[in-house]
Amino acid sequence: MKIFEIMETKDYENVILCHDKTSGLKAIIAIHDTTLGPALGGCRMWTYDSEEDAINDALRLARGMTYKNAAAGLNLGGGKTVVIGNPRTDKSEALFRSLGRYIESLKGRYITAEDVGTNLKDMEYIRYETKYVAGLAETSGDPSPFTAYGVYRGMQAAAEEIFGTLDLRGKVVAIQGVGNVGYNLAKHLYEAGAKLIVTDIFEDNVKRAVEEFKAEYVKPDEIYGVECDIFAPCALGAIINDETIPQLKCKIVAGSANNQLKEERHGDILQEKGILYVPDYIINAGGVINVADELNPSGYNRDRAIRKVSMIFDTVKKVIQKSKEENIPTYAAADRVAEERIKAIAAVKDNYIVK
Ligand SMILES: NC(=O)C1=CN([C@@H]2O[C@H](COP(=O)(O)OP(=O)(O)OC[C@H]3O[C@@H](n4cnc5c(N)ncnc54)[C@H](O)[C@@H]3O)[C@@H](O)[C@H]2O)C=CC1
Ligand SMILES: O=C(O)CCC(=O)C(=O)O
Repeated sequence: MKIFEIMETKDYENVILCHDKTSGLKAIIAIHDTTLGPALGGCRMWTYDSEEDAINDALRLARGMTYKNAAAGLNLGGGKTVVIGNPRTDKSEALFRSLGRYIESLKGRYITAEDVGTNLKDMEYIRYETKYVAGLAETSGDPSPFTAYGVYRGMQAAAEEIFGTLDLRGKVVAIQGVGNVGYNLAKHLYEAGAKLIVTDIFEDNVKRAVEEFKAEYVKPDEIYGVECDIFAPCALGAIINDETIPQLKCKIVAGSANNQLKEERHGDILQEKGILYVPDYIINAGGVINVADELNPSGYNRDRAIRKVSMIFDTVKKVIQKSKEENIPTYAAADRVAEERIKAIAAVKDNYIVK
């Protein structure tokens, strides 16, 4: 892997490899861009096929956070941590405290939070070693319900565009992954009268959605081909690709998963097929908007955070509008929204030096 070449072409600031023999920690902290402020992005724990896969995931996710935070109007840059290991069997207090010490050593350039495979308890262990961790139980808490609410609002915006109404009653939504976000999203959709088709690799997660929301279940590899109005990827990334696109029968792709497009060209193909793709980092910003509220000088305010998350509706509309006006796919329109803000603020910061 040509790490410095990747860092140069995609403008990464730092990639930190963290290793601790006693706790077994093997982690990567990637800091992409801190033009707007300290890098904020969650900590993912996952079993990767190779160390290269883990580093690639950290890099892609960190860059996604730069764009997500910029487009959401936050004064934050982008970063992410990836811990290599099985989140169901390899966790320990020592492992997360060890990671916390690495984060502390960065002195605030990077702030962590939950992501796939990590939870409030893990964040508490990190907090023993550093204050640069958000999303703790006593402050903003688990970001997943906020992410789910943001996805729901973004879906409404997309539905208004495609179906002429933001009412999701009777619409069929296929959810891939009913974990923390997928479960909470399913709840909003069920309450709004949508019909749900779900899948997951964990049986307990499927059972919960089927029992609580009368969802229909399909096997993991069948979810792409189901007849539905909206396909909501809420598991892992790169699931919009050459194999899955020909199977899709939906009119909208809108879900929480980060890095849904395997490659940018897959966003072009969706557009050619007449499927509206709601860019992942626009629609899934609810969690980070919520945790970022903790950094407010007056402290965390839940109502304010919910109000801001709700505005994902408007951001999705803005991106769709830009895509139409500039005749570009939605993923490219989202990138322009983020890049224009970073460029404008970088110019302001160059204006004069504050001593
Ligand atoms: N938790 C949050 O607030 C945020 C999450 N995201 C993204 O949303 C996605 C979901 O996050 P969480 O719900 O927190 O994670 P989670 O780990 O709680 O849920 C993911 C679910 O997907 C399932 N899954 C994994 N691979 C699958 C496959 N091939 N087919 C079907 N199901 C599969 C897992 O079994 C799990 O139940 C991730 O991509 C994450 O990065 C993005 C922004 C914030
Ligand atoms: O929501 C979080 O916990 C932090 C933000 C993040 O990692 C994400 O949005 O992917």
